[in-house]
Amino acid sequence: MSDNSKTTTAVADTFPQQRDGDTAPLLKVSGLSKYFPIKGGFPIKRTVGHVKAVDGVDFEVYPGESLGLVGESGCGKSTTGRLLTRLYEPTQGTIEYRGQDITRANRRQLAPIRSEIQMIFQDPYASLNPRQTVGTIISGPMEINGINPPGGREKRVRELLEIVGLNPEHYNRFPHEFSGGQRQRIGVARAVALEPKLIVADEPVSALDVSIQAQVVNLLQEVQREMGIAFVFIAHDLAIVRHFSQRVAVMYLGKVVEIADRDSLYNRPRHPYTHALLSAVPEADLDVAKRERIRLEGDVPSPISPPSGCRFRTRCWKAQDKCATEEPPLVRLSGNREGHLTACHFPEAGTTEARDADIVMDQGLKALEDDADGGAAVSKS
Ligand SMILES: Nc1ncnc2c1ncn2[C@@H]1O[C@H](COP(=O)(O)OP(=O)(O)OP(=O)(O)O)[C@@H](O)[C@H]1O
Repeated sequence: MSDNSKTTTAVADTFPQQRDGDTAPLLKVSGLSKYFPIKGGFPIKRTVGHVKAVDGVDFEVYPGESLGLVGESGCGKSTTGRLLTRLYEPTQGTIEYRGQDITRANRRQLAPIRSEIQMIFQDPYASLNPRQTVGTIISGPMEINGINPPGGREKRVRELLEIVGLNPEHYNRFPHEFSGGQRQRIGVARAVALEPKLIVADEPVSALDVSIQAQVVNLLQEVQREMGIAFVFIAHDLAIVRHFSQRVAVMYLGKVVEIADRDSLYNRPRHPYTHALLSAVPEADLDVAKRERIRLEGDVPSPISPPSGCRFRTRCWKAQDKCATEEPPLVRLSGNREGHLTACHFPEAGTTEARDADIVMDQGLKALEDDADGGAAVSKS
């Protein structure tokens, strides 16, 4: 397990098709929403609005699989992750874990499940207590849950250190004595200490050096395969989850706009936003020779008052009147595989090959590129 020199190998692409039709989801969320109140007024503060961070998402996570959750900053990915682990209380919707509704479960009711759902955070510096030794940090979940493994907690911690590629002799060291990548390994050891069924990993490698990222992704992949742990892997771009997730959900402004098995999502995406995100993935990470080029204009609109109808319409090159008035449902479009769902009134063709002309939504960026390569890009917007 500790050999990090291996290159990232793709997990079987066939995973979703191989899944037995009778397999029950480990986790099922329906209509999940989280609205953060905005307080205003003086002297008495009142709720004057809401940040609709997550606004009605539905998806399932199956045992042992990895579901990637992707979207730009502010789309609601972290909030979704925190809802799944019940760090946040949902405003609406339901979360079912192994068929049991845990949406409103209290501390006592959650106790048996707590150890089965773990989280790995983005920032390995902030998520480890600097005053605790590695031994104390990793054995923390065992202590909280009153678990005494055979041979004792210390023995188990040393085994875990070895599993994540760290020296078991470093049991008594403090987090500051480790590098960023090593600290994230400590976070992984803590998350797997209780052999969970599901890990929500919130941008687990984005704070790390690029050279270290692949090593940590490899480690997570080994953990997923060898321990059979399901993952919800949150990332802001499609490059990292490509190597890790058998299914990918694309989020935009609090909604899932497309969800599919990896092959469909990367090779036959239908939602314009997925096309735009894929266009930003470095060529080397994709198999196609000549790909379309799309540059998105501006930032994600405010989740306080999202656009009516389709939320992506204000940045979409295909938007028409209908997009402003009718919210597109997340459905299977004709020609798409089972489980490939898209929320779009005017979906793109299911290909990522280059178009006759690039779509360049950002004029500033276009001008820079024109300067750089003698005006090769053609604006369509
Ligand atoms: N505790 C909070 N109170 C108020 N608003 C919040 C809170 N947490 C998140 N938000 C807002 O909810 C929206 C979604 O945030 P979230 O962190 O879930 O997005 P994200 O896709 O994970 O982005 P990032 O990659 O930047 O973390 C953002 O507009 C954010 O400002």
